[in-house]
Amino acid sequence: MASRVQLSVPDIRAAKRVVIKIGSALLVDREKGLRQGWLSALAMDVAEAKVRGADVVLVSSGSIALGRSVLGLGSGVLTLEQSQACAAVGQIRLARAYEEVLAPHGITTAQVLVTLEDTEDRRRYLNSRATMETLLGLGVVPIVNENDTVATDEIRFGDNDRLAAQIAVTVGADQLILLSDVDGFYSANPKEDPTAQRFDLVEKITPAIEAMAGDPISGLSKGGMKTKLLAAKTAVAGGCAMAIMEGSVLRPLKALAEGANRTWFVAQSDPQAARKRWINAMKPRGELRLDAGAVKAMAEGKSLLPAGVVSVEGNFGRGDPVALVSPAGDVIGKGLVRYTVAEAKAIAGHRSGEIAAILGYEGRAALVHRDDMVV
Ligand SMILES: Nc1ncnc2c1ncn2[C@@H]1O[C@H](COP(=O)(O)OP(=O)(O)O)[C@@H](O)[C@H]1O
Ligand SMILES: N[C@@H](CCC(=O)OP(=O)(O)O)C(=O)O
Repeated sequence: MASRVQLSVPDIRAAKRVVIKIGSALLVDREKGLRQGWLSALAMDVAEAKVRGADVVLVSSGSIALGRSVLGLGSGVLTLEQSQACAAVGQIRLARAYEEVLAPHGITTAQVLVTLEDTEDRRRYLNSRATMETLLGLGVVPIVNENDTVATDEIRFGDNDRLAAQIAVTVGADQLILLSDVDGFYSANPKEDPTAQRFDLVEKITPAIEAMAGDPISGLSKGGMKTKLLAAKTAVAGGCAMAIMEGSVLRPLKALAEGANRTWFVAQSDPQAARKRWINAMKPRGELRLDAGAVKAMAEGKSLLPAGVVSVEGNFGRGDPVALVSPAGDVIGKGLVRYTVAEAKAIAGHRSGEIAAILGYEGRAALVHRDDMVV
């Protein structure tokens, strides 16, 4: 059995694309504000991962905590409007702090503020996915947070654990690391129950495991273990392994590589397979009839260009699922289409270079990108 466990434990040094979530309590000290020394050390970890060839995304909390400390609002409960004002004040400082610690390593940062709708609406989801992919392709480290200043209560994540898991799945990350104030997932809240035991590895999130997760104690935090488990469920189902570890040590990723305490949640598949399953489960809202050349290109794993489409049917918008149909009428695959039905009808049969002239604006070359397709 030892060899099986060996196989399932992820290694941070082997991550291809890693999302790191930094909690408010780690980054911001109530009295002194931003923990500058800790952040500079984290930048060394990020730089090391980049040198190894990994893509890195940072999901950072702390805008409200930082804004609150800058504005001197004390430790009392904030109204929604006050939290949003704190976020506006804190976020600009947060983004600047990351830029300042990463620039000396030659790393360019980007600020990405998302709302729940950006991940729930398929079109916006595909858009943010494309932007993130472009940033990562350019070697940039995106610094992501919820857009707290505009998100209203009903339409917000409210905690960055689930946001980070959603981002990890969106970008097809293979590892998600939650840096927290606790060194892993325990059989009960270790701050309340001294007999609680830490798990090294969770292979499956069962109802019994879920029942062990409690709320946070620290006043700066939002989610506690409950949202971390919800995050783990999203991540592992999306093919991404997730770790929870104590992040206050300087250079936490180095510590993780060297065997620090942590809990790993094992991924249920790989990110690409999980994405294909997600697409496959969708009900098509239209169909694209392909010519023989396009059918061959699909079989070779290429993107579907408008030139290979003979006819278009249905009622779909950008990002909707459509069936890909062979000349003989067989459904050979499914994919998320990048144009509306009207646009697809207009450009079907035409070369990609003609798209701008037909539609009056520069569109994407592919009608369905190979990453958004199951054949
Ligand atoms: N089963 C559990 N295992 C570990 N921690 C737990 C558990 N249940 C509740 N907790 C609480 O969750 C806290 C971590 O969540 P939180 O404070 O929201 O961290 P962060 O600010 O890093 O998001 C722990 O400090 C602990 O008080
Ligand atoms: N978006 C909020 C983060 C909320 C949150 O999840 O906080 P935490 O539990 O500390 O990760 C902020 O930047 O203040």
